[in-house]
Amino acid sequence: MKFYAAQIQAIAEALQNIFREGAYADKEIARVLKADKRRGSQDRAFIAEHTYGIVRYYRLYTHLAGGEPQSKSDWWRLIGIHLLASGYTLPEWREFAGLDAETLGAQLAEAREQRVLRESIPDWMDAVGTEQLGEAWPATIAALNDQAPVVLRVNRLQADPDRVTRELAKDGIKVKPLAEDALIVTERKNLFRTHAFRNGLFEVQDYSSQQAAPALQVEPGQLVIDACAGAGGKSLHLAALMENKGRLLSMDIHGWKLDELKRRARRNGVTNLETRPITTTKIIKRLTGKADRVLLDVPCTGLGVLRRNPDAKWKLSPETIDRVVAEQDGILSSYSRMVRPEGKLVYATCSILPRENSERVDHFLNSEEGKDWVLEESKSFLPQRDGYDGFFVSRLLRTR
Ligand SMILES: C[S@@+](CC[C@H](N)C(=O)[O-])C[C@H]1O[C@@H](n2cnc3c(N)ncnc32)[C@H](O)[C@@H]1O
Repeated sequence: MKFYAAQIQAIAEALQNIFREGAYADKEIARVLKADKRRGSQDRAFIAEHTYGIVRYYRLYTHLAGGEPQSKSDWWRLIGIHLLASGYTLPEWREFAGLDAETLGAQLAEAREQRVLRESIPDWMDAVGTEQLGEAWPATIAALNDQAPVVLRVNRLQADPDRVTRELAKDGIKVKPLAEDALIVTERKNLFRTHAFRNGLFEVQDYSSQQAAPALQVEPGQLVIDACAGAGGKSLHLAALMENKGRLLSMDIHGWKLDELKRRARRNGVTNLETRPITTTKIIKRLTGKADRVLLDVPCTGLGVLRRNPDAKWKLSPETIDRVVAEQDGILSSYSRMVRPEGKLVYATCSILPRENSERVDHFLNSEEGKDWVLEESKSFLPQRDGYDGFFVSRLLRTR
């Protein structure tokens, strides 16, 4: 394989912004790719893949490099280590001088004896994972370093799985049925440029995340609230399950995310959705006892989706966990009031930690606010066991 200095420079620039300026990997990669429109698709894929690869194994590679990069040449060297460790032959460039496959192979084998280096995670994360997941932790963190499968959710408002399969085949994209509404992509290509995507026939949504909306057991005609809707992955699914009938209120504290949701709703042919930014607590109070169903897809550490967002390894801290847990308790206790008696609520996270999942539900049920609630069903999804993102879904019933 022939390398180009411009590719390596683009990766180095993205990495510096991610690690030194706190940029999010996905946004930074998108920015770097957009900055030079002349790049071909292979070049773009190379930059994205290897930037993510180095973010994922940053601790391992900086260990092999003997410290964190300080200068431009250190970043190039780090990229060289990654490429060599990934089986590439390096060009004879001055920046890669002194890197050889044999020496690196021996160093890698030794480093990989230690889990924190092999899986490339901070010590505190390994301690939390061990404490929270016990024997399941080593396999969980190993699976969270794998490449995530690409799963589609067929938008039943506008298509069925056969039609999506046929339409994508026209663009050279192959998919296989996974479950009723889910298709798995067997060959990676740019899905977002396809006619099928632009016409709202499907959304890209991990299979675990596709479990949240059905768990709420919505029916056409109900008043359903998605209270942490964000850009609306689950709202769109709820609207499809409601067959566009009834009222779907999508709320979030960030109005700009709801703007994106409106755009997606139009593409998806959703007509029963209304967005409402949560600007004061009154917005919630006014809805007390009104909703048939409430979805709480709460903010979380995202430890279940490290495959997609590996930079969370370096951005999270034990303090972040304490902060999100407090937010999760606050949201559960105040937003649950919007559910009418005999109505239902789903609490969901993309975390693998019981502390953010079952323990929050138990905490709520044992609190004053939770006294009229019972647990109907909880499910945890683990990447190594179930094959998709780490996720948690719990359905509660309000008894009176
Ligand atoms: C896990 S994300 C939601 C993802 C979204 N449901 C989806 O399927 O695409 C959590 C969302 O909660 C929002 N959020 C954070 N604190 C909130 C609060 N106090 N009330 C409502 N939404 C909140 C965040 O802005 C974020 O969009």
